[in-house]
Amino acid sequence: RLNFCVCVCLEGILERLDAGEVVVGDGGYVLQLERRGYVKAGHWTPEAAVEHPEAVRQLEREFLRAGADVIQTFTFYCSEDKLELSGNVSNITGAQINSAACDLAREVADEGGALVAGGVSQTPLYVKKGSENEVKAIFKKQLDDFLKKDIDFFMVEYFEYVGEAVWAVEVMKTGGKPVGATLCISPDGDREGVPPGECAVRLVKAGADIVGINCHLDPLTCVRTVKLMKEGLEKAGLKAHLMVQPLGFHTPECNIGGYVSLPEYPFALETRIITRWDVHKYAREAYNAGIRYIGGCCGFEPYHIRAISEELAEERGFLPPASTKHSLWASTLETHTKPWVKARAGRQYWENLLPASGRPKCPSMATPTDGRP
Ligand SMILES: N[C@@H](CCSCCCCC(=O)O)C(=O)O
Ligand SMILES: [Zn+2]
Repeated sequence: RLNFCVCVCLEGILERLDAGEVVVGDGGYVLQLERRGYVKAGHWTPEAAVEHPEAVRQLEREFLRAGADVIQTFTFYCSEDKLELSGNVSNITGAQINSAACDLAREVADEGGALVAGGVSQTPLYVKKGSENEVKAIFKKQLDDFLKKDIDFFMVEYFEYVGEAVWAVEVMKTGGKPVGATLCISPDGDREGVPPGECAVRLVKAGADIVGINCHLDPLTCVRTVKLMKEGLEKAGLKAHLMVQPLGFHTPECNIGGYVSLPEYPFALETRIITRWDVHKYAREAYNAGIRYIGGCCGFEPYHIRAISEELAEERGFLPPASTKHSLWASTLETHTKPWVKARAGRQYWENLLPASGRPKCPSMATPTDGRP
């Protein structure tokens, strides 16, 4: 019999992972907050941390309630060059966003014994051929803002070029805290064709304590890429913890360009949203692959994070608070008034269901355009 509780652990991220604990990550922020009316699509900048802290706090609380052990700061795409390019905010600085986002994540994490990860992400300058010093200066600016706050570890996320991610890791490592690094690449490698195993080796040599994949592709494809990273580390005799925070969308036809390459991106992805039952399969697959930091990215909503917590409840030894309003494998339907709904109570039914999309005349797959010939 499992109890409902928030895991009030006192250890840091590496102590938890070293102990073999499962760390449940949070889900996607910018896409979800865009749907809620707080983020402008296209440049996806996080000024809402200053303009609408209540909206960011609410979503962070929902992820915590769903079992997240880590709350990432709402600082994605908060580099000065990205903020300038976006044109969304002229009167709010990156420093103000970083500061507000760190306070929000700390406030919510402390409500449930979770950790705070200060996050940096790819910059427009890198693809414009900025020099190593120029690009590193951007990450340093964010690091300096984070060091003024109570952050548990750093996250380097959403990098398509391992070269830029290595620069980010090298800078964040000077902050004296653990660093996690996730690339948004495919099993074929990064944007320049560097294979996942080699990417992992370079990230660990740069100082990353945790390596993996986030965003761009569906959960099972991301797990496959992390397995290739793991093989590369083993071949090189290197050790690191593994993490994965995939898309909450099905993207069977995509490769390195990920969901951004789909004709449906970003405003017609709804038919591709994964179900909570897809998440059960993903979480188990990730766990069996030896990955212990398991979360989500764009498209992953709190109920998806709850599904990770429920699939791994035995391993964690508890259920999240949000499971007080859920029943494992739809057993709650047993009390439904309609017999035909009642008949859908149970694992067998949902685990084997092949859900229809409800869109006659619509294709099941599209033709991606990801900048490659
Ligand atoms: N931790 C972040 C990751 C966002 S990944 C967003 C990808 C944007 C793609 C684009 O630039 O079009 C979040 O949850 O918002
Ligand atoms: Zn994402």
